[in-house]
Amino acid sequence: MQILIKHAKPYRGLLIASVLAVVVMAGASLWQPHLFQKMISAILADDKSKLLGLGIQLIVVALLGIAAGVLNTILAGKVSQGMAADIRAEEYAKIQSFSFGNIEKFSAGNLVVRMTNDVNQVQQLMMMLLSTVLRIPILFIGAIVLAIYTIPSLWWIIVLMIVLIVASSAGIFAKLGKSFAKIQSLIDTNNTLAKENLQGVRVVKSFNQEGNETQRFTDNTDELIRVNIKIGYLFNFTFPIFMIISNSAITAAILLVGKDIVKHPENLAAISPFVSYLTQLLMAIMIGGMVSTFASRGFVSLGRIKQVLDTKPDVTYDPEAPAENLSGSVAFKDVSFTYPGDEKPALKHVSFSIKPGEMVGIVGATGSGKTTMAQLIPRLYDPTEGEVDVGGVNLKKVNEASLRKTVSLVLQKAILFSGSIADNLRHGKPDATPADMQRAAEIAQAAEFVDRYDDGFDHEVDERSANFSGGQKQRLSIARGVIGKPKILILDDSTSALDAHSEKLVQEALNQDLKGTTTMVIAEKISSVIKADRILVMDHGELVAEGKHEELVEKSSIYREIYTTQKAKEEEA
Ligand SMILES: Nc1ncnc2c1ncn2[C@@H]1O[C@H](COP(=O)(O)OP(=O)(O)OP(=O)(O)O)[C@@H](O)[C@H]1O
Repeated sequence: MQILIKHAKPYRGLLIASVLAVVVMAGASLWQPHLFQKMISAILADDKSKLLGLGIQLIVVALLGIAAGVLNTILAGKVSQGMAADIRAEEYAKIQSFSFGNIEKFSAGNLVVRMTNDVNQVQQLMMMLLSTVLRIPILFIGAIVLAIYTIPSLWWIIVLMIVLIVASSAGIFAKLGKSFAKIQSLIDTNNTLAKENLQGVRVVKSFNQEGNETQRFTDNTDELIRVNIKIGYLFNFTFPIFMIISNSAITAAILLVGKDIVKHPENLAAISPFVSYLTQLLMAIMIGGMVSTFASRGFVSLGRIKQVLDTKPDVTYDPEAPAENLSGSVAFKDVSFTYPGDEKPALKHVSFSIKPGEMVGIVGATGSGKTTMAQLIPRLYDPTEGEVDVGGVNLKKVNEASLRKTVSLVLQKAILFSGSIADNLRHGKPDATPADMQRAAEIAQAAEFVDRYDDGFDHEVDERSANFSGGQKQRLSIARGVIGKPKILILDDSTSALDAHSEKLVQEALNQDLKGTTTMVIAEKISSVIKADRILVMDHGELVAEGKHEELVEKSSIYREIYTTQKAKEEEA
């Protein structure tokens, strides 16, 4: 609710106008039967002079009600859409401040649902609240008061009708609420299944899993249909029950008025408005029940949005930290790291230091902690224990912009964004010139295929960069990594999709063009880092050895084992 109140503030004027329109609308619908009663009395009294005035009043009140209804719809639409856009923007900004750890905890897909589907639900909730919430109590209380005022002796019929309707509907609406919650979760599952399947379409097709995937989707959809049908049944029960109760009340009222009409002739004009108030009362209860079931969906979504907005980013920067020209040194001081939610540490008491301009290789078995180590340098995560320094500054005290300018991490999985190649390269240097792009593409061995496009760097990257091969994507992401001339360049197995010749060319170009740059190369193959100034050997999260290749072959059994196994495999091939 706090979220709604906070985001409603900028729309205070529209909101008040919308609520006033609802009051006018409800007032008009309650006033019309009363005027109608007066008209019938005038007809019975043959008072033509009054009749015309009352007729005009009735038309004016009816038109006023319609105009207020239209105005309310327009204003409620404006307010709810504006608020939804603001909430979505706040959520988006919040997610931008999240660390890797924060995003992984929610999962990227789940965050997308919270920004789209959940915000839409909140928009519908606001629309509903603005158009009905005040209307229901006004209609409910107004109809009771006016019905009793119209024929006081029949007060008990009104009370009995309310008790019967509320008693019979409470159970049904509770069941409807549960079914709506189920529908929401089934729709979420459907979205997830469709997303996973389409994103992994190559895997699905290559493993011939279309049948299984379709079955999983169909099972979920069947359940969705079953719950929807159940909702339909519940509604089918609800309306006849309500109609039986209200029609019985109306019939009883007419019979009782008819019986006493000689004693109370004034009730002849009153019976029609009385019936009209009973109908309005029934409508108020029905709409109230519906709104409360639909609103519960909106409130669940609101809760999910609140979870995102209330999440504290794991990694925050001190806005007061001064911008500085950091050098290319890196130091790990007794660093341990455990992923959020994991029990086993991925890094254990790792210490080393790298001088500016050094070329360092990092090797180790899969899962030994190489990528984790690399991710701590651009501060994608903070260490659980110990300290990471870049350019001699503890990352917990570093200026964010200075760190971004200094460190560039090229990930194992090359990710490009839709847009042009140039747009992608500008992520590495916003003011990159065509000459910068050409230079970076040459280092990354991407120039050879970019030059072949008629539109060169303006060539479009399709969604999920489907129009590029794995190797081309890797080359472009290396180009993006080097274009800003970072002081520290980390290549996390970033040449795995390149053939040996291209990999060698990239390395040579890096050595030549980025001489002063500290380069950390994480590699599966020792051959990729054999010439490094130093190689760090990781094993089960620990740094078990460091030195030049020849030294390590001598002194590290783990390194020797990896090296001899890889060499034997290469010779076999
Ligand atoms: N996001 C994550 N959440 C939880 N655990 C993770 C996450 N990423 C990695 N791990 C775990 O941390 C450990 C180290 O993983 P890491 O990716 O750093 O290894 P690696 O040496 O880079 O492996 P590879 O050579 O296969 O890329 C592994 O046990 C892995 O399961």
